[in-house]
Amino acid sequence: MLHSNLLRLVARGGPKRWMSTTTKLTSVEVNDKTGIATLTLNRPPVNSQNVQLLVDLQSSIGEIESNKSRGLILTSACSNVFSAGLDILEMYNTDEERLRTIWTELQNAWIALYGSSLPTAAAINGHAPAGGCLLATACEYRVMLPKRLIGLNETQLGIIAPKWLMSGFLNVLPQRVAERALTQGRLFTTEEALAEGLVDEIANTKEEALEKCAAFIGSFTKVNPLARSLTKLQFRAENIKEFEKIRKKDVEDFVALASRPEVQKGMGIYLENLKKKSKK
Ligand SMILES: CCCCC/C=C\C/C=C\C=C\CC(=O)SCCNC(=O)CCNC(=O)[C@H](O)C(C)(C)COP(=O)(O)OP(=O)(O)OC[C@H]1O[C@@H](n2cnc3c(N)ncnc32)[C@H](O)[C@@H]1OP(=O)(O)O
Repeated sequence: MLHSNLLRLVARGGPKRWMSTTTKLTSVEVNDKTGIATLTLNRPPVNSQNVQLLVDLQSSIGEIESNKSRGLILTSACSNVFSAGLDILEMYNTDEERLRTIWTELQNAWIALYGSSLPTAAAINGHAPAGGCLLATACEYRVMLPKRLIGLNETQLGIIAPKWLMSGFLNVLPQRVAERALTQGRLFTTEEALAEGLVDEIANTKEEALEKCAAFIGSFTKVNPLARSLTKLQFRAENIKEFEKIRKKDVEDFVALASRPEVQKGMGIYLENLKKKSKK
């Protein structure tokens, strides 16, 4: 009781310490009382994942791990979007080297989060399509605001999500639900995601979502951290091993796919439609 009251107080603006951080598109704030770090994605308007955001994310995860925080909560500074996934603008009309860097940094960011030994939770305070869902499902626990969308919509874009990118999704959904959702490129509403197990709880505000994530991380207070992390990593080891085997080839496959003229043309049309929609 005392512990959960403390978490609530702290989530509402109790004593906090800003850590020194050299990154710009992510920030890290460690709560002095709980020792839990909140890692915020801060690339308005939609936290689309460009190379800089992905590199900053890795650096923030490293910072949190080396500062021996008790857990990590991933969230967004944007009001209605957790993350819109990869920055399509950055993949459009570019060269192969840039595409190689984008995909390598996406892989690096995913493995840093998925393979983290810390307890991790996502406070999903907005839409989380594609790469946004990837980051959320790399965490161990998800709390989402109502009436937002989450899922891997790659097939809707005419592209195939590689196995590693599906790993987190497959960890939390029954195979049958995951297969159908992935083949349809389905985006779940928050309420549907809760019903299927893609998210664990719904919260009405970002503060409440942070509080619920902190309570999840707090549930490990009496568990030996080494035993906890080794147990977590045993569950994830097979996916990590498979990923390590194919990661180089996966980059080259992505570069080949994303540089195809018809895929580039598709990206151009997709971007135009996104812009038209945002102007309405
Ligand atoms: C065929 C296209 C893709 C081919 C890629 C090829 C190979 C890649 C292989 C695999 C990659 C997989 C991982 C990915 O993450 S791909 C990215 C997929 N993401 C999406 O489909 C999400 C698109 N965005 C949205 O649906 C909405 O923006 C969202 C629901 C997230 C938020 O809606 P909201 O109404 O709040 O905001 P908007 O007005 O739509 O957007 C504001 C602003 O931001 C621009 N924008 C949105 N998403 C992206 C993005 N992913 N990349 C770049 N820019 C984005 C949008 O165009 C608006 O810009 P502006 O008009 O204000 O200039």
